[in-house]
Amino acid sequence: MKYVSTRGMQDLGSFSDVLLSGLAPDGGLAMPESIPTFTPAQIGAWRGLSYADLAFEVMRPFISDIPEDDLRRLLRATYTEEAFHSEAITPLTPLGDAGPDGGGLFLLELSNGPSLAFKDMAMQFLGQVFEYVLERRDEHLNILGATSGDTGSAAEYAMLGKARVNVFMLSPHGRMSAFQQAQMFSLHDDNIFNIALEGVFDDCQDLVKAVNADAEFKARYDIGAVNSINWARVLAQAVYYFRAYLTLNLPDGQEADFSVPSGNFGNVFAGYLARSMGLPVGQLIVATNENDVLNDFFTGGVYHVRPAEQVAMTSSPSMDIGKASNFERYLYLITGSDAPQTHGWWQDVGEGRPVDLRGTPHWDAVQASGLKSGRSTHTDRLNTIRRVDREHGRLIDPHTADGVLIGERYQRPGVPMICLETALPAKFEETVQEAVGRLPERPARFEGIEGAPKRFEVLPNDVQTLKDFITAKLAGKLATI
Ligand SMILES: Cc1ncc(COP(=O)(O)O)c(C=O)c1O
Ligand SMILES: N[C@@H](CCOP(=O)(O)O)C(=O)O
Repeated sequence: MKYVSTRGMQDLGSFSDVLLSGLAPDGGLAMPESIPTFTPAQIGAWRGLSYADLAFEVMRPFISDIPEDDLRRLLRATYTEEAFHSEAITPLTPLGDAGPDGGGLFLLELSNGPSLAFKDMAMQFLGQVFEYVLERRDEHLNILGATSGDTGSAAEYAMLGKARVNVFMLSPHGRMSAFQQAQMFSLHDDNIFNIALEGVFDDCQDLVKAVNADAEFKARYDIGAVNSINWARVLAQAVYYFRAYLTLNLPDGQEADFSVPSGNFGNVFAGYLARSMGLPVGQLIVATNENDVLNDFFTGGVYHVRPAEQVAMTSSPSMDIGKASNFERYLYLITGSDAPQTHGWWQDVGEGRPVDLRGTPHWDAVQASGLKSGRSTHTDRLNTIRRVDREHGRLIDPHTADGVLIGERYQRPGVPMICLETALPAKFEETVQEAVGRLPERPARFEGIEGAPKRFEVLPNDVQTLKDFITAKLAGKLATI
């Protein structure tokens, strides 16, 4: 399988090339030149496979440059009961009765991995496959990432102690939960560099893109990416949509709906990818918080990014995003892979102009794509956490609550609605306590983590300062070898 850019550049190479490069040289995002599809009967034949073997079936058509035996071995080493604390890896739990019509509400547990958020599902695979590819090529990688709270810890846990990888992780200074900060900043390993940026998540992500746009710097310092701008992230995330669907054991071809708490649009794009591969997904619900640029688009047809100073600080902070990276991949597919059109739109976005699809055939394509949306507020979030706890005896985190609330709104008779659990409540205990008056449980390994010594550096929102920081840290590492 060859990869191309959403902005027109052809031949980005194979899977391993786009894995290491992250962002395409023209600033676009890597996409396979075509999307393989499976029939309902082919998908149905995967019932009963282990998570790792299902991941192999879903991902293999996109990865032609890693021998099949090696890929299967890497996936089996990734998706273990030991790492994800359950044999099912992603258990599917009913919320209430399934109902005689076969519908009902379900929680897809994606957050039982090392960092307690859904990011582990792909990031643990990235840890394995980076090491494999870098060893085969005898190369090193300096990952530059941006996090609003969860990508950072998942990436750092996955890359901890990897000899060929350093991680430089930008986070918005003072905007993550106390637990999220403690998870990242308590890591003192010498391949991890935590940077608290004076700005919001979008500023962090813009800096990542700006550093990647400097081809000379990127090549000299082997800059790579772990955000969902990296194709490998969204590909690995598509697997759990198949897994959830197959766990329901529906007749071949029968639809299921999914509700996805959304910010950077990586998770819901992974669902759209699964749908494009033939998974019978009816509706894909984009659930936002008060930072609702995506809801504005899906309800009104106009995508207008929100400037950093207008991004609100909310109680689902990992979704405090005003500019959704993977939205570019979605619009590219909506146009039938029209790269010049996508490029034009992203030039507009970069210059502060909206993408307005009203009255165009593209808007019809959006409406046929199954994506619908809704937004929720702090009060909605508290009420949903409280109600789900009372009615179903289940504590959920504020992001998952956004997904459950909006998912319920779109439930259809006879069609299961699968709500993605994107983090465990322990990561956001202040809000959970406000909702239910008690603290959520936390795994023993995180007891007292907030008290651990923290190591991070505060930097201004400036690309040259960041490049100087990376250069100095790498020079310092070399000097100590
Ligand atoms: C807990 C949680 N929920 C939801 C999201 C939003 O997911 P995405 O950015 O893939 O839309 C994030 C961040 O990505 C998150 O950390
Ligand atoms: N919510 C994310 C933001 C980055 O998302 P990604 O999926 O593009 O890595 C976070 O927690 O960091």
